[in-house]
Amino acid sequence: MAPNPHSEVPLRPEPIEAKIIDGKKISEEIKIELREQIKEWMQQENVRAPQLTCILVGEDSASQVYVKNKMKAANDVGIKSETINLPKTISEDELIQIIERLNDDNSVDGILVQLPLPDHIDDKKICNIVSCEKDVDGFNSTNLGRLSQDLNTMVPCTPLGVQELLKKYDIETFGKTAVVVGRSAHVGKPIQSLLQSDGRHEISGMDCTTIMCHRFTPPEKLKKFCREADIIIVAVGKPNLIREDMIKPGACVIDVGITRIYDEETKKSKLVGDVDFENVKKVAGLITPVPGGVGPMTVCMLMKNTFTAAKRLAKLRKEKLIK
Ligand SMILES: Nc1nc(=O)c2c([nH]1)NC[C@@H]1CN(c3ccc(C(=O)N[C@@H](CCC(=O)O)C(=O)O)cc3)C=[N+]21
Repeated sequence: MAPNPHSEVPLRPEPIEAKIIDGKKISEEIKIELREQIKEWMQQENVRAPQLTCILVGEDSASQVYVKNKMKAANDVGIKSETINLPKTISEDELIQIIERLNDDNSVDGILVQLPLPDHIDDKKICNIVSCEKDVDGFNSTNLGRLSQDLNTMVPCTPLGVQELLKKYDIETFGKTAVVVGRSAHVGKPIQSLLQSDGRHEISGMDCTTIMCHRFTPPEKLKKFCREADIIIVAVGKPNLIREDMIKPGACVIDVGITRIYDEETKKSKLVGDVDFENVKKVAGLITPVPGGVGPMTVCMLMKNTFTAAKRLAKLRKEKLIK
């Protein structure tokens, strides 16, 4: 009897689902490595633990949670940390004086001013008061400018976390097309700089071709660009902005968005990203969840930057280049 030509055909095509990028797990692994490296460095160099100081202005509840998470992560890896809580009525000048004192304080290695700041304070000005060496956020104009020139610098934590995830999951970037949605100074722009960085320069090059989209990119253009992307990075803060019909099959989708919404089903608030996760994961090759994707990496890269700052400052002190 002739073989049934259809016998090999499954009733339904095999469902293909994206691999989930586990930022939580990767960040835990990196923190364990960091803890060992910090311990070893302290013994070898006979120096004190790295010290991170966070400045929190006002009582925004989300900011309080973020700062608390940072303190906890610091404790996990053996970094000493403290938070300076300031009233939201503090003047810009007073805040500047506090930062200048921390710049001169040789028991402090990293300074982080939690954003957003109250409206009467100019956050760009404040970020530029933090000395380049202690700028563990990488938000000061010199550090951001150096990044845009592919020079060695303190890279902002979220972009660094995204880069680390791409590396850990062996995602090829050389010559690939990457679309960044969102052009913020602290996330979108530095992520684009990293993606298009030249491997022949000082920092580790990713050598992507990049396309930057933002609020004035017409929706049909956004869809067209996204459909061409091997890597899509979204950092906007608009739930469900990126849908399955915008994805090239097999693409890598990195969701940096965080929005707190009320969930009708559970009657609780929950965090969502900018990507329609349930549907996009049916088309994408890899995808980050929210929570548990980029967020934990941001915190973990802050620890890495603080350790980097501490090592550099200790070296300068040893060579008596600074007090
Ligand atoms: N000077 C400054 N530096 C920052 O790096 C900075 C800032 N200001 N202002 C606010 C944003 C936001 N940000 C996040 C950090 C961790 C998570 C994070 O851990 N997210 C968890 C969930 C946390 C939760 O449950 O709320 C996750 O995605 O799994 C998210 C967001 C840092 N920021």
